[in-house]
Amino acid sequence: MQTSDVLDIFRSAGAVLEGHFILTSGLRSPTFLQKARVFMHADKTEVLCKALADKIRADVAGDIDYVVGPAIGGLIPAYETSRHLKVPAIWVEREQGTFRLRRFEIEKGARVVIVEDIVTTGLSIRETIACLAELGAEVVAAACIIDRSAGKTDVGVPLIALAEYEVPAYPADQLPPELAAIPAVKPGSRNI
Ligand SMILES: O=P(O)(O)OC[C@H]1O[C@H](OP(=O)(O)OP(=O)(O)O)[C@H](O)[C@@H]1O
Ligand SMILES: O=C(O)c1cc(=O)[nH]c(=O)[nH]1
Ligand SMILES: [Mg+2]
Repeated sequence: MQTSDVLDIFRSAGAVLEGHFILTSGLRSPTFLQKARVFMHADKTEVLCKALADKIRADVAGDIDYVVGPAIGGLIPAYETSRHLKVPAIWVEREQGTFRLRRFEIEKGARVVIVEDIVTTGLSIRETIACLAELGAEVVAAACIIDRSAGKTDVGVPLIALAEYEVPAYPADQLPPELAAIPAVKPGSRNI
């Protein structure tokens, strides 16, 4: 599956939004990929996650014990990707702002692939790795549907992206005038 196929699916779901968005990293962007508008369609989600599972299988040597999704955005793609990989899917969720594995136990040495929806700075994946490392799990790779950094972010483990799509993002104090003129909205769930 090519980047253009992935973007076609996002566009067909009305998931490529234009405006002024506050990202989870605090960066600002004129474009937001509202993945929830894709994941509301099981057929579109299945196509994307089957392709991502194929890529993970091709890239990861050895067994995978769990897929881990960072809530909320990672829940649905992690679950659907795990279905194709035939391994259990569990998730981390924020407790007072920090990702925790609140509902599950994981064995020390368990081999994990993190499955995310979108990567911008890789912050959320690094936070997920920190949580899993503290529990003694081994994160063998991370994967995502779309990498907005187009391969530039380093999460500390191999990052397997179904699509790479570079989108501008700016520090809040360095906004271009056309972006500064639009009221900002924050669609994600961090800090709520
Ligand atoms: O690479 P990063 O800079 O961390 O950005 C990507 C993250 O941002 C979004 O999550 P967000 O915290 O906005 O909440 P959500 O999962 O509820 O959408 C998205 O789901 C990724 O987890
Ligand atoms: O960086 C983010 O927070 C982010 C960007 C994006 O396009 N979509 C998303 O859900 N989160
Ligand atoms: Mg998220």
